[in-house]
Amino acid sequence: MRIHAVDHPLVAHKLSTLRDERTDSPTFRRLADELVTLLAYEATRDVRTETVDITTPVTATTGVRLSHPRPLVVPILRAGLGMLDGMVRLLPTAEVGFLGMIRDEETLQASTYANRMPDDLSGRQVYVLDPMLATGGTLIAAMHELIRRGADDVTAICLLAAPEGVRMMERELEGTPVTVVTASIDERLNENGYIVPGLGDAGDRMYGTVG
Ligand SMILES: O=P(O)(O)OC[C@H]1O[C@H](OP(=O)(O)OP(=O)(O)O)[C@H](O)[C@@H]1O
Ligand SMILES: O=c1cc[nH]c(=O)[nH]1
Ligand SMILES: [Mg+2]
Repeated sequence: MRIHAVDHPLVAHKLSTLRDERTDSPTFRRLADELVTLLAYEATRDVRTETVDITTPVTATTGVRLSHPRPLVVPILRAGLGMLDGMVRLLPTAEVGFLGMIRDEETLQASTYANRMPDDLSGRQVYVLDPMLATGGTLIAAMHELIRRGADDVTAICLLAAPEGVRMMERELEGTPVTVVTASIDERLNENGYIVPGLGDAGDRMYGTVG
């Protein structure tokens, strides 16, 4: 398992506005969308391509296109859904699967309430979208499920990560083909399992509801 924190002034600028408690839901959704595009640029650095012949108005040459099997993008509902549009804009040929997961706010244990993904993921590159890596419980469970189905290259794109969750992932996913790309590794988790300084509850801020 590898972790990569993207160090870029545009990412830091957008993230600061996203964190601000005064940022309303429409602006939060727009910023999350813009941030995923910037993070995806880094996260797709190793996306598999194949060579194609093309002809420009000037000459014949070779180019590349995304190769088969197509990459799979998996947003983790709810909050990950706010990152889907930005991701498929960059990877328009990707297939999309869905995982619905919820963290019990008392025990901080993650459970899965929806699962709609191809059974066989052998040879597939998978991009998992979830804005928050807090204790890591949600992403670890998602990664185990994807690897069990045969995925051989999984990259999670998170807006924020807590050092506790990163350490837990490194321990639980040692030796697996998993990469995490994030805009920031924050200071810590608080006693309620929230990332500090963080941005609060990503799902609630995105959709304006409590849950
Ligand atoms: O690393 P963890 O400690 O597991 O926490 C992270 C998870 O918590 C949030 O989801 P939440 O359970 O609030 O669901 P929601 O997206 O529907 O709001 C967040 O979107 C992550 O999926
Ligand atoms: O800070 C946190 C932790 C988990 N989930 C969130 O939405 N925010
Ligand atoms: Mg939530």
